Amino acid sequence: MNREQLLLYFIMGTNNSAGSPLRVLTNAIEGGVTCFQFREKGQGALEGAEKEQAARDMQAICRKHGVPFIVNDDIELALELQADGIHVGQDDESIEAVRKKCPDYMIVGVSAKTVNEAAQAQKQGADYIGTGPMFSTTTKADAKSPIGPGAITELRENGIDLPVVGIGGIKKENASEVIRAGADGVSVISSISMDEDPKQAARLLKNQLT
Ligand SMILES: Cc1ncsc1CCOP(=O)(O)O
Ligand SMILES: C=C1C=NC(C(F)(F)F)=NC1=N
Ligand SMILES: [Mg+2]
Repeated sequence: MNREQLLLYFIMGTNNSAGSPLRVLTNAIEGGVTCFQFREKGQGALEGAEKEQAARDMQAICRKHGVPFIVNDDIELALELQADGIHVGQDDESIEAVRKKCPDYMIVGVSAKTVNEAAQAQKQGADYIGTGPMFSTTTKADAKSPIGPGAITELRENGIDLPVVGIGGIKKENASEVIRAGADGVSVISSISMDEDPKQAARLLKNQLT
């Protein structure tokens, strides 16, 4: 995983999009998304065969455009699809457990919000960490209160040099603040997935990042 791939990291599940998820993903990638995570979670999330099919359809779109396809939480699904990576939270399986189950080529991303969690992730060989919520969000039902971009600056000041993306409530008006704070990229769900023009939303966001 190189840092540039994390610049505009789009995350979506079938329940996060106003329109057709596949059309939203295609448009978002055409707008400049550099990495994608399939995160099928929360109210109305698909399960079983339907979830797997949705993941396969989105993986095909990512493959066609050369965008890494990461699966959230579901290691079995990531292995079944030979996804490019897996993203796990602090309360999911440990990085060691994930690494044991996954082929070496797979990207392993971890959610980490404190210096301690980030240092642990770094030591255990995570490829990147996601830190947030940066700003208030309604997309993740159990999101804790915002920690702000300053949390990323604190990680950098404490020797965390892993690739880091900020996540949570990020939109074109606040994205540059996250990069200035020391993030390698921003991770976004609703400001792209719920926009009536996901391609333009992605493009306008990306213009704020470089
Ligand atoms: C998955 C996740 N983790 C922390 S906040 C969040 C939700 C981000 O969604 P949005 O970009 O719509 O605020
Ligand atoms: C809860 C999450 C936190 N961060 C990330 C990412 F942006 F990929 F790092 N993904 C998640 N699902
Ligand atoms: Mg999780």
